[in-house]
Amino acid sequence: MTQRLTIGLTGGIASGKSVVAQSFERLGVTLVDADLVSREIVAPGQPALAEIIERFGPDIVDAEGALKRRDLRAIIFDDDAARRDLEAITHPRIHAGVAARQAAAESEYCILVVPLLTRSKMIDLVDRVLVIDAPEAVQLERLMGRDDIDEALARKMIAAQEDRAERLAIAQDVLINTGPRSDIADLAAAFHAGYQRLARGEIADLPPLHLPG
Ligand SMILES: CC(C)(COP(=O)(O)OP(=O)(O)OC[C@H]1O[C@@H](n2cnc3c(N)ncnc32)[C@H](O)[C@@H]1O)[C@@H](O)C(=O)NCCC(=O)NCCS
Ligand SMILES: Nc1ncnc2c1ncn2[C@@H]1O[C@H](COP(=O)(O)OP(=O)(O)OP(=O)(O)O)[C@@H](O)[C@H]1O
Repeated sequence: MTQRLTIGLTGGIASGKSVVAQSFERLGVTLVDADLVSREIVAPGQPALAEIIERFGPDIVDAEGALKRRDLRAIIFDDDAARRDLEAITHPRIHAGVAARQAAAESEYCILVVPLLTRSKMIDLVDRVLVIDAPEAVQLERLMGRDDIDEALARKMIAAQEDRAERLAIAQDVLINTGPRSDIADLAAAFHAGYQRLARGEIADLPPLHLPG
């Protein structure tokens, strides 16, 4: 076990990770969000941004020197080699940033929210995995609605991720997020009760939880 019980919360794009994570946060759990760290490490002046400009050209930043995220999104989800190059620049730095925040967490246990838990190697940082699960058709609908992108790009983004079977294979716990949004707080509270008992040492192990059952 890591120093503090750490749950890796993962799931495909637009499965609902952020929404579920917010419910845990309201219960007092410290969250470390890999997507937020990934934005910080490419801020103007950061070495990762210089490497991205070297790889993708000067047009990848705007007049203020900020990364054009939408442009880079279109490039990397259309070109696997470009995506791998970007990940080689960003993943080690995201890993380090997430680990530093994890070390500073003060709640009974903490949650790392990471879209690509295996590929980014952040699986090394967690004791237990909670997958937010939704079928691809639901991901597609939510992604297109949230990000205002066309179906072709949405499908490429889903295809560029670890697939659903791979995610479920590393999960102890699964929250099936196909029901109404109003169910999420109660579902998160049920996982939280188990994680608290584990963090407090009241139980040595927690059987896998799949909810709603
Ligand atoms: C390509 C970038 C600039 C697009 O930025 P944008 O603001 O449009 O999206 P955002 O960062 O909020 O990511 C949205 C979602 O896309 C998915 N995603 C992001 N990067 C990747 C990737 N390399 N492979 C597959 N899916 C990804 C995740 O589900 C993520 O939650 C950005 O996602 C990025 O820098 N990606 C590389 C870093 C990375 O792999 N991040 C994932 C965290 S481990
Ligand atoms: N149970 C639900 N019912 C309806 N809409 C939902 C539900 N859960 C999440 N959503 C919506 O689906 C979209 C995706 O959710 P969210 O942003 O939490 O996904 P995510 O897994 O964090 O995505 P990403 O991988 O891009 O970070 C959002 O618009 C969110 O409001």
